[in-house]
Amino acid sequence: MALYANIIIDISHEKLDRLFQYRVPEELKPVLKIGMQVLVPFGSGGRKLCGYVIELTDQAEYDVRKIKEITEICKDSVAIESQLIALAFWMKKNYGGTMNQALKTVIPIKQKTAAKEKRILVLAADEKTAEEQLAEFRRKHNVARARLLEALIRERELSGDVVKEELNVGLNVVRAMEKLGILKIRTEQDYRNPVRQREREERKFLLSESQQAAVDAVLRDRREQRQGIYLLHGVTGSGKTEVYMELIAHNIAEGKQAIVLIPEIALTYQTVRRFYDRFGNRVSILNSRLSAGERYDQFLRAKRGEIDIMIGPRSALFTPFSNLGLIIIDEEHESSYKSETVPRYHARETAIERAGMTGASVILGSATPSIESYTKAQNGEYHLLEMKERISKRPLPTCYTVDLREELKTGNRSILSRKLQELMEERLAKQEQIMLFLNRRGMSGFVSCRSCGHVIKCPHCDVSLSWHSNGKMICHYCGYEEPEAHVCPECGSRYISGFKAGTQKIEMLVKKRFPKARVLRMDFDTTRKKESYEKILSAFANHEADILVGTQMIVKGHDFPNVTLVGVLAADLSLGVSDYRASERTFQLLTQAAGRAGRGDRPGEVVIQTYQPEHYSIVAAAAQDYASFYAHEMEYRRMLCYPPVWNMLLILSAAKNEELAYQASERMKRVIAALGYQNLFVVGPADTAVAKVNDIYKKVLYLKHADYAVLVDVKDRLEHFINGNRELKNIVVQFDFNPMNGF
Ligand SMILES: Nc1ncnc2c1ncn2[C@@H]1O[C@H](COP(=O)(O)OP(=O)(O)OP(=O)(O)O)[C@@H](O)[C@H]1O
Ligand SMILES: [Zn+2]
Ligand SMILES: [Zn+2]
Repeated sequence: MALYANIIIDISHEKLDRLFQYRVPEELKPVLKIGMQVLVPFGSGGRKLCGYVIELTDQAEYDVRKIKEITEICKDSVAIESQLIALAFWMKKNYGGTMNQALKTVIPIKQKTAAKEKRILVLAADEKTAEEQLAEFRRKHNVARARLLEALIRERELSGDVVKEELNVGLNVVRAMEKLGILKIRTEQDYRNPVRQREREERKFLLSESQQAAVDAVLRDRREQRQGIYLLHGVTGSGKTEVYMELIAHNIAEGKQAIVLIPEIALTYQTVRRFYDRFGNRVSILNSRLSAGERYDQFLRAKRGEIDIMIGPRSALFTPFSNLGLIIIDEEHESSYKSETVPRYHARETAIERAGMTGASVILGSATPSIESYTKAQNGEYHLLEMKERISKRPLPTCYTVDLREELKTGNRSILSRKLQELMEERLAKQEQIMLFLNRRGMSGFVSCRSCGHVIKCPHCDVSLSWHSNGKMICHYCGYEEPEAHVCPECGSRYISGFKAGTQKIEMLVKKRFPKARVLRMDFDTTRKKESYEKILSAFANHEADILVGTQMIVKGHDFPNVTLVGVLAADLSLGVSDYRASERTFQLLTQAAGRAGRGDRPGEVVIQTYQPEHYSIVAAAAQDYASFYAHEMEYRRMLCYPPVWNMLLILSAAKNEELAYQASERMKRVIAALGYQNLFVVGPADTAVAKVNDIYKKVLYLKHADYAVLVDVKDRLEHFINGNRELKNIVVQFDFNPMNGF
């Protein structure tokens, strides 16, 4: 049978869609693979160009007599692009979507914008002359010139941006001073290094015993050419970052590069600084605030070998390092490692795939590993490395659980329990700092009782029902619904509703209760402006405030040694969301929040306020006992066939017309049934959490099967079915394997 290769000649954003088809000659059939670089005839005139194989198919796209043949596989077919294209193909295969979507995710796409030219002003006069000039400018009231010269004397060099934006000095003034010979202008290609330049503070700790043991285990394997996958399970404050840095240093010594993934929210100045202090300018970062051009520049620097370490959120995984030796995923349990757009890849699985292509090691680090990863560590798929103690044998914090139902009974309706108020007062007197944490996730509209703590759940799925504004409570897993409750079905109380207090209200209440305390708030509202996130964190770190009130974003990996008290205001908030991972997330959040207390010389205390003090995720978090949480959670996953015991696939169909979306789901369901798989559970079509957005209706099918490969096959068949059915063209179909956030 004839085999054809679809080939891309130019990897740039606009041309990614332009594929050219060539015939694969007989002798290349057994060896040609996706991603390989090949030489092909192009145009008339006998010109030959290099291209990359994107797809292999037996379908000729046009007249077979006109299809030319691939000339040869390029000798040096190991270009980094080849590897990334192969990775894109793997992603398309495993997560669904088109090859084009996968390529756009993976390839550092060229943009038309060239690297910026940066103008740097350098002081050209000697100090004495400069001072005299300055005096003269002042005498003549040349304020702009004086301002510029004063800054130049102080800094010696100034970037054009600073002069324009911060000093507010125009180009004519700069030119005039250049003429006077006071300054020189130098231009540089600006690769827009996003790491703020500053003095390096070289710091290197003597590793603790358990840190050293973790490092040694990885290095031993590498010496024996075994590139493993490691789960570094280290309690909060055990010093995981130091382990990463030590491994990176060895990796660089071997001439290899490293990628460090960090959840965006934890990618702060503080974290970047620790890496910068150790590795200087060989580090770069990616974050969502960089423009497309700036991101491209960072990839270019990596490709040219100007840096050895890239730190960033999940997209940093595609940094085109040609000799990648190490991928680190910090806080590996974080849901932000799962992409929310097609292809809906998981950075952990994709990192392991990429590492496999180059023989790199993968380190997954967390104080609260995901149930998936811990299971793999138990099965021996990952090597488990444990650090059970904090640095310098500092104790883990002492946790108190407060039953909010009891507080209500004693007449305390405040959001602050008596225990928490008492401890806060004590800390304020001692000038130690406090963090108050409200674990509220997006739109979690679940319904619970304030008197007895009861949460209304789906009778079929054991996840909580979501409250919809149409007065119904709906299960997002199976579509079950019932009318909104007005009295608690457990105790008859009328205190049944969603939890309403937000961080702003809490800030107000805290200020009222502790009028002398300085309070900072960090949440979505206060961090919208660029840099405000950093500002709040550094103000708190400098003890410009006594209390920090905030959401999830205050708990992620921060290291504030003066914090000795953490209050979790309503632990149940993250428990009530309609998601089988709710307990896992709650345990992780509480453990991480508790882990912020007592990181310095003084021990910490934690108050967990809850309506469900007996819930296993809360009991285990209060005891900081991962093992018991894991055992309990796995029992639940096994019983209900949830991942990682089984695998799940969500299939979304979205359309402007509700009936169309529904019908598409129904048709897919019939196609799935016809495949005849045993023990494949299909539920739906059901509404998604927000069933209608911008007049687009969304329906979803929930599939469960023990074998991931079966679900991939279902996806393949459905993609084929959709491509062959014109009338489905107006429907958007998306796949989500083992969802983290759902649709
Ligand atoms: N070997 C060491 N000797 C002394 N101090 C250390 C050592 N290693 C790390 N530290 C310090 O201990 C503190 C905790 O380390 P780090 O932030 O890496 O912990 P972690 O394991 O990442 O914790 P978390 O999971 O809570 O973020 C930091 O202030 C760090 O500088
Ligand atoms: Zn009740
Ligand atoms: Zn249900």
